[in-house]
Amino acid sequence: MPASSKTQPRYKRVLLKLSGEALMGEHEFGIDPKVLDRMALEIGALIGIGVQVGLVIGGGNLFRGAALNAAGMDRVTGDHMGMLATVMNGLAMRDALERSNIRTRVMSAIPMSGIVEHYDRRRAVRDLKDGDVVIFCAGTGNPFFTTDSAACLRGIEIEADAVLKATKVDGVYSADPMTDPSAVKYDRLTYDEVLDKKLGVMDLTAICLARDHGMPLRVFNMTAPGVLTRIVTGEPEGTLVE
Ligand SMILES: Nc1ncnc2c1ncn2[C@@H]1O[C@H](COP(=O)(O)OP(=O)(O)O)[C@@H](O)[C@H]1O
Ligand SMILES: O=c1ccn([C@@H]2O[C@H](COP(=O)(O)OP(=O)(O)O)[C@@H](O)[C@H]2O)c(=O)[nH]1
Repeated sequence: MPASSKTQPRYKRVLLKLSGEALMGEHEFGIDPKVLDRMALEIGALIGIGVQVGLVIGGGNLFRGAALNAAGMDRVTGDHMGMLATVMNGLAMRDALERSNIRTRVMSAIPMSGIVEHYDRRRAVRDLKDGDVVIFCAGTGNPFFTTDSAACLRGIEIEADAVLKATKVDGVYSADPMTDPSAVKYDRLTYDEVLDKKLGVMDLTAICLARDHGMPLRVFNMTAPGVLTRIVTGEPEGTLVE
């Protein structure tokens, strides 16, 4: 997508976190190719204005360790399945990006020779500098973590300017807006406010990691067209936690 010559990004490098559920679109499970294509268009617009994009994708549209565990499966096995689900989502996202002529690399925290590259921070930074999208899969590579924690971890490692968390709601609210219609949206919060008020939009490990390393987080809804470009050019969107 051609970028306006007036479009001046305030972020040079971002780590975008897409939840697995965001890939489902209207479906109840799996991946909606139309959603992938729309996201590829949004990400392509960022690349077009010179923003470097790292991507962490969740797996909740396929498997979550905690849910499998609740159904009787061993938790670590369930988490391994969840991490493998993020690799499948990463492959699907790469396919959509490459069909949009956006060069893309997929790196996995768990070695998977012949399918994706193994995660290598220095290589990832080189690829980002070359203008490739780098998709970080398999979360942190460890059970009992989430892909939100993986997003903060990778964001800190690659020295992103911000972690952008795309989700179903349009920011952080005083309570879960999916269940409490009286919840009020915040424009800005500190990490400690999120922790003290127990605002459940991201897990505590992820928030603590971001706080300890001063990584700004922006929580926003990905369904509005042009939202990523608005965020990187500094327009108010969603909730900023810093
Ligand atoms: N205080 C809150 N503000 C915003 N969203 C919240 C809050 N508490 C809980 N949530 C929930 O957190 C979800 C965002 O997390 P996300 O990781 O995208 O979903 P999931 O955990 O289902 O994969 C939202 O869809 C929302 O329902
Ligand atoms: O570092 C990680 C990241 C993810 N997971 C597993 O992968 C699943 C999918 O990730 P997540 O729930 O974070 O996906 P999202 O909610 O973003 O779709 C999780 O439920 C965990 O079972 C894990 O074990 N370690």
